[in-house]
Amino acid sequence: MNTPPTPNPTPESAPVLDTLAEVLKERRHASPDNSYVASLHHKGLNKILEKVGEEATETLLAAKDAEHGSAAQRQAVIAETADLWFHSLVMLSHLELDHQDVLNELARRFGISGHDEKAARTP
Ligand SMILES: N=c1c2ncn([C@@H]3O[C@H](COP(=O)(O)OP(=O)(O)OP(=O)(O)O)[C@@H](O)[C@H]3O)c2ncn1[C@@H]1O[C@H](COP(=O)(O)O)[C@@H](O)[C@H]1O
Repeated sequence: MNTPPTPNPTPESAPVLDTLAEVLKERRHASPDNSYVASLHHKGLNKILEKVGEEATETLLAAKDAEHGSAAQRQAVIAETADLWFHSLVMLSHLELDHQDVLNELARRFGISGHDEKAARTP
């Protein structure tokens, strides 16, 4: 059975991510004592990557519990995913990469089946 067509992407904007990215940019050179974001940059890329890995692990553990779990366990997946997205945005900011480019890449993939894309890869 064919899957329904993917809708065209809406204009590339995610206001919450845009605002958060602005805050992260502004905090990059703030005092580490006053800003958690600044403290991560101050500790360097390895610390940021450690946090991304930690939050990814916490997300998958929460998701395992949520599959047959309570409303609270399902809500925990939301919180852990927010932590993961937040730390991923800090990573992009540290590398001076633009979160909008990630959104653009997802938009570019609209309508391209993952199966078709994989089959088209050169060996
Ligand atoms: N969205 C977030 C956000 N999500 C999670 N966190 C923090 O991420 C940390 C992760 O929690 P953990 O328990 O895993 O970390 P930890 O054990 O305290 O840290 P480690 O000892 O492992 O280093 C906590 O300190 C959370 O408060 C966030 N900190 C900041 N923001 C946003 O960033 C903005 C700027 O924050 P500051 O730089 O602190 O002003 C805030 O206004 C928010 O909008």
